[in-house]
Amino acid sequence: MRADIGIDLGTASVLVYVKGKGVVLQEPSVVAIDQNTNKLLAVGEEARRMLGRTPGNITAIRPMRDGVISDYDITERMIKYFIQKAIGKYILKPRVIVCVPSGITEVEKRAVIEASTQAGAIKTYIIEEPIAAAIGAGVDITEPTGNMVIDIGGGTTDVAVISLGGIVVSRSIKIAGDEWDESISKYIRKKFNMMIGERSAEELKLNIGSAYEMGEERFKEVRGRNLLTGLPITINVSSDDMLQALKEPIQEIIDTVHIVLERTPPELAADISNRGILMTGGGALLHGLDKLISERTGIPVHIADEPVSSVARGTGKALEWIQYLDSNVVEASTPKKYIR
Ligand SMILES: Nc1ncnc2c1ncn2[C@@H]1O[C@H](COP(=O)(O)OP(=O)(O)OP(=O)(O)O)[C@@H](O)[C@H]1O
Repeated sequence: MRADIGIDLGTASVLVYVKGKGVVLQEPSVVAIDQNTNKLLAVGEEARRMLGRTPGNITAIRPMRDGVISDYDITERMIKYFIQKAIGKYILKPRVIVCVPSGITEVEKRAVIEASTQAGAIKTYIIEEPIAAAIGAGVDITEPTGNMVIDIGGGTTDVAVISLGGIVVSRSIKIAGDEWDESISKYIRKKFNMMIGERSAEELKLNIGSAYEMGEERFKEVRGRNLLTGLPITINVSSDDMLQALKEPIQEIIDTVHIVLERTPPELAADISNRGILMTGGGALLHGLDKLISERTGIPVHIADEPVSSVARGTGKALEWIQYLDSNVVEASTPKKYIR
């Protein structure tokens, strides 16, 4: 039997949904390559552990940047590896739905379709992330009711208003989890004269990162290199430091939400204020972000259950009506009964 697969091809992680089984794989979007032989040494979690720790001949690469393919060849090999890991050896090539950020260009979309085809898909369909996120979170997107989704991933934040199965207004910015990590690194460099790695910055964000004051200040130790002496040191960083470090990129996300709200037709805006805003993606888990956005917009904000896998689950649900699609884009015209 032919397998149908949904792939959330993210900047930070790849999730694979197999029809009839659910999400079977969730791994970091990292690939380790031996530069001398061009051989693929590790993919996913194993490769992530190598980030920043590789000798000269090995490079650990994140082939997706800002929500789109930055290294085509490596992305193709990564998709191929994950498809095989998810469904094993296959006789009939799988049909694949891949989700992409709402703002990407036709050329970027083509690159995703091409990479998926080269990786073994017989046919590839594209679905926009906010649509997949909403479906995955259980929203009936086919109703003539406005729903706002904020999907904060590693590379992009997508803010979209959906009604009748389509995107009415949206904006996608390249500010999300990765940018937060960079802001944390910059802050630590400036305040403590210390350089920390990409992974340490993420660890700080996951442990004490915050968008809103915590009731009680929290602390975490981090190791890095003193920029003056060049020697390794350990410092104690606080949740208040995180608040300062993340202020700017979070403000940009809030500004984007405001812009989308301003452009939303009044009826749909009224629906959104009644129903609240839905937040998905790993970034939705940042402490206090829901509270801050709610305070700044006056609209309640709900975090989806299991926000990291909403997009993959939505892509999986979209597999139910794959046979009704004849183009490469999942469109609003898809029959209603196949969307729920
Ligand atoms: N508890 C948490 N607090 C803050 N950030 C988190 C938390 N858990 C995960 N993240 C961040 O969420 C981001 C990954 O989210 P997700 O897996 O939804 O992204 P993605 O789909 O790979 O990216 P994109 O959609 O941009 O291509 C990472 O930056 C990660 O550090």
